[in-house]
Amino acid sequence: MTQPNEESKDYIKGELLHLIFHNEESLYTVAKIRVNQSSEKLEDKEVTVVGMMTEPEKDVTYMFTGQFSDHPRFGRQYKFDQFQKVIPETEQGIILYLSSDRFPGIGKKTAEMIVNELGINCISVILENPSVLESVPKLKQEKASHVYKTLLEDQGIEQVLLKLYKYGFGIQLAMKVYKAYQVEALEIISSNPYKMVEDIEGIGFAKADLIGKKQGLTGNHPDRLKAAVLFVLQEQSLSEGHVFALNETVVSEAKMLLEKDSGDEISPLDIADQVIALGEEGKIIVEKEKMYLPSLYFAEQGIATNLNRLMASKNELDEYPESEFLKALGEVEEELGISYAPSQKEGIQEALHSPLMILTGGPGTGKTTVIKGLIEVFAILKGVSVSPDDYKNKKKPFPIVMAAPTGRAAKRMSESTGLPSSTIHRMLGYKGEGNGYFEKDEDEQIDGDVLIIDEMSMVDTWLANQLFKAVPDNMQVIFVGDEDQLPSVGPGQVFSDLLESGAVPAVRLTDIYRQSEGSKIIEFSHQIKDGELPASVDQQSRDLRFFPCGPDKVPEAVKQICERAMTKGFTARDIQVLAPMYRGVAGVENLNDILQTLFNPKSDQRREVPFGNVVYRTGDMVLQLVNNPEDNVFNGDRGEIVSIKTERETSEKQLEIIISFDGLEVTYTKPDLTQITHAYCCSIHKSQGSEFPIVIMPVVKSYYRMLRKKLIYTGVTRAKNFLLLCGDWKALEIAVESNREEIRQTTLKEKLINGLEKENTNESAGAAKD
Ligand SMILES: Nc1ncnc2c1ncn2[C@@H]1O[C@H](COP(=O)(O)OP(=O)(O)OP(=O)(O)O)[C@@H](O)[C@H]1O
Repeated sequence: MTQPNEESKDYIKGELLHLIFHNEESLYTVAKIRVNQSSEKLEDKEVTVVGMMTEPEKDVTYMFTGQFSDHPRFGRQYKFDQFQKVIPETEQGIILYLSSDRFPGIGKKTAEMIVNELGINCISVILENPSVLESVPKLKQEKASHVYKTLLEDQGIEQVLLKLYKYGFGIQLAMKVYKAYQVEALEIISSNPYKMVEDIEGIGFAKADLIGKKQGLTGNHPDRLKAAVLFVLQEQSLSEGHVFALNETVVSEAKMLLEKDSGDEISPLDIADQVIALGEEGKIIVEKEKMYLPSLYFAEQGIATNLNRLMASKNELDEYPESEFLKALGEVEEELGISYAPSQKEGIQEALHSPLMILTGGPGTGKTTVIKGLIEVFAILKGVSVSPDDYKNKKKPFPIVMAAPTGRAAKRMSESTGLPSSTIHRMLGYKGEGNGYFEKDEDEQIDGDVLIIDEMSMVDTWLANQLFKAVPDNMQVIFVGDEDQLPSVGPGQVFSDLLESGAVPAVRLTDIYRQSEGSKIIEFSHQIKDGELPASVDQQSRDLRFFPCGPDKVPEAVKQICERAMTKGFTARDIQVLAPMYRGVAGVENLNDILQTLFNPKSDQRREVPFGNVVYRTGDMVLQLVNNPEDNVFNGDRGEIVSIKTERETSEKQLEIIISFDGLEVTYTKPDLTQITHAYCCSIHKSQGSEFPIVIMPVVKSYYRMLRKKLIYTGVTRAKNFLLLCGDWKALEIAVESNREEIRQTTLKEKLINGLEKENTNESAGAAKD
């Protein structure tokens, strides 16, 4: 890629007249410019330019390289792939630039005075020696230093961007680099471009190596080797979900990466030397044959330490005689009108006796029923109220704290128990986006007597560590989950490690209770889990159907199933289509397109906002993609666009999109739309923790990489009333029979078992002494 210059084939140069749209996150920009120079003769000098741009400013002259194209809706536009601010050369241009919004407080008169005093080369003169500004009459010191700083900044961004363009970086990544290093950017990039692999999300080894190569950092240069090692380890954790990687794997993958396209032969011993160096610098942790990112290593250790601390607090728990427990349970059974099965009884009793407890079981096995019973029995035995109203205006906190990893799972918990519940992030006082922080930790722990965490299988190693830290000694914790579901999206498999370690008492519920007449969904879920798929689906079943079709016919089949549901009065709110992949005809993106047209077609009555490749419309179902604790909206929450207000209709004079999340209305501006996507169809991973009245799930062989039992089981168990499958039965068989389950490398189980052994040794030593 070349930097824009007038010899480039296609360029236009002109002053920015009007900014039509600019998203600070994605940098997507639409602007009107008045062209004063261009590679081809233009009839109309006012041109709409579209592309990615940092901080576009009115009245500033830019040069764009790209091409004209005809947009079906917006007409002729210039699509640029590079832009460059043109530092003005004419007197008029310099005055316009210095009096633009970029230099607040500098009006046209002052700008004229600067040029009069310092001449036409004033910009380079100021950059060379800012004290020359002192000679400009009436220019206060504060404003003068602001002028210098802004000029420096513009130069900084310009230089970094130009250099990165040369290296083939897109504007978005180039801007990230600038944001991370500011004025030091060029120095860091030229001395050690590989540092970007560590510091900047989205810059992988290959990108950094491209720059490194131009800098002459080839072959087995230590910085290059270190970057490759770190990159492989990051990939192993963030993409594959491992907590550690074997040294051997990292070294051999790093070797492949380093040798790829370079013709170099890199010795594994040289890589191993850099592994040691990285360990000494604290950037990785190496323990025998395993290598960890420090944050994951310490998170596992934190979980194990806090788990031991909590298990050791059992002496402080109240003990209840069996007879008292049975009496209380009897009262609860009478009140709820059920009789608890032995394993369910054991669940309640264990939860009362142990500081930590795991309750696991598939759908309909009575997990919620056990939780309800536990809360009631707890209230009787402790002689406390579990009615939130009784705690209003009182200092004492509500004794039962309930939380789940997603907003929808938390809401379900609240609905089934009638008690308050929140997301784990909210309970822990999470603040900010991305690299935010938690208010609750070892110094400020959670208040309450009993903590119940639902959907524990979705909690990753980092969040589990934060959670365990924040639990006080005297609090009893019950982890509820389904061990057969997918592991967390983030690294680790905390729930199954806890279960398999035996460090926490666990009660497994296996008998199915929820099975009304003719219902097949739950039975089918258990058949999938047990690897015993029936030969076909009983087409007489009220709530489970299979519609055979080829992969290309999936969109049509899904559409027809939805149309049929619509004729029966169901709406998009009741239906969730689940697909395991994003791309392709049967992928999430294409299905969302088709379903939006079906459920919420274009209409004069519905306002629209175009955004990237999609259009958001009033009435659209949308899915939140990131945690937004300020507005109490979390990753995975489903909402509906209830209104779109134009710039003229809002006090802030910017477009507003109002989304209702089960009645909670949140306002989004246009840049915030990067936080959402259409929700008609979503991935199975994104659906974890939610249930829907109707689930439609295509399963075809083209999803091959994704044909895994846990994934299919997780999808199927999202259906509450109807499960409608389409595709190829054979693909379903492949998934259910496959033992290609993801194996995550973690050491939590080992750390927990070691902790247990240590405790047992201490106990027996103590007993021997006694
Ligand atoms: N011992 C029991 N006797 C009679 N009915 C029971 C018993 N245990 C549970 N049930 C009933 O079975 C149904 C499913 O129970 P519950 O909702 O507690 O299961 P769950 O494991 O939480 O299911 P899911 O994960 O699907 O929400 C409920 O209608 C519940 O009343």
